[in-house]
Amino acid sequence: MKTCTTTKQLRCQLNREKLAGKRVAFVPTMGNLHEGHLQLVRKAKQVADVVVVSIFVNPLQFNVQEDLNKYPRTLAADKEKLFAEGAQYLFYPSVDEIYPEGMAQQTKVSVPELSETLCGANRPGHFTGVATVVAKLFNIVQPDTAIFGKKDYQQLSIIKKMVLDLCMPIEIIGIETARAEDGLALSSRNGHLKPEERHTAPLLHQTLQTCREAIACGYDSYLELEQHAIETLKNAGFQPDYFSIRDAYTLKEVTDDTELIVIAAAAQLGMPRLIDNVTLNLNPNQDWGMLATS
Ligand SMILES: Nc1ncnc2c1ncn2[C@@H]1O[C@H](COP(=O)(O)OP(=O)(O)OP(=O)(O)O)[C@@H](O)[C@H]1O
Ligand SMILES: CC(C)(CO)[C@@H](O)C(=O)[O-]
Ligand code: BAL
Repeated sequence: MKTCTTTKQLRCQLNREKLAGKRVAFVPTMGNLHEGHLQLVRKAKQVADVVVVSIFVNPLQFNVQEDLNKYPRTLAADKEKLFAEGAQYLFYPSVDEIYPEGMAQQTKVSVPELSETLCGANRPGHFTGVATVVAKLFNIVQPDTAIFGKKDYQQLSIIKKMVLDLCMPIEIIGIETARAEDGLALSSRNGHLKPEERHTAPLLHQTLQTCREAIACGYDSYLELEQHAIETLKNAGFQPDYFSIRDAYTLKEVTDDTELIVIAAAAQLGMPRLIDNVTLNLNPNQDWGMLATS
């Protein structure tokens, strides 16, 4: 596996691969790799000849300085995992390489409607930071396909919309959330949970599942379900940010036209803020391959 730290180095390598007719898959990450990331790498290997993984902790998407400072950085272990999975290139740029003019660079990419709700409501500027860096990384790597996790459901929806709206010739693939045996969605920030918090953490997923089952059984008072879930989480020691039942495509409230629901939640537990979601197809005969969860 080759590690490139500059755009010039990476482009030089990838130009050769592309001239040889190779298909390139890209997996953007912030490092501290776990099984969830490795599933994305495995998918990338299945769909392309060359796999490029980036590790870049993007300051533009952090709205809390402490969160950025404490973000886990484990480069040596990450490299070993990527090598073992057979990734061919690691792109590991500095902040100056990506933002030569600093965070005040003029051009930003934003997808306002999808960004202002759910996680975006409490993390102002976060998704503009994500969309801007992903657009930059896409321009640097110029992949045929890019792989993202459904754990970050809103992020995946925003990237899909950005690619569509800006006519980027990149296929976006979403991968199911990798979980611990007790259901907790794997996440780099889970490492900040204290042992007793780690014990409580799976309740987030359990609460989402309970809500999903209630809707599947025909319970349609969504507000009551949301309020009950929030109370359950609060009683267990979470500080819920939101627990919302939404149309999976628009991320707006469910309407009579909604055919796929996403139930998404974010809650602080001790230091880390955990996110998770589940989906429910209201029309099981429909093929949802092209929608936000594909
Ligand atoms: N449990 C998971 N299952 C599948 N994909 C995941 C999982 N966790 C993260 N990913 C995906 O990996 C990519 C990189 O995510 P990132 O490096 O931010 O990891 P993370 O574990 O989500 O960290 P954090 O949430 O603490 O920022 C994203 O596309 C994300 O959705
Ligand atoms: C997509 C991403 C790598 C952009 O920094 C980040 O938001 C992440 O790791 O999910
Ligand atoms: N995994 C999403 C990136 C973030 O929370 O900043």
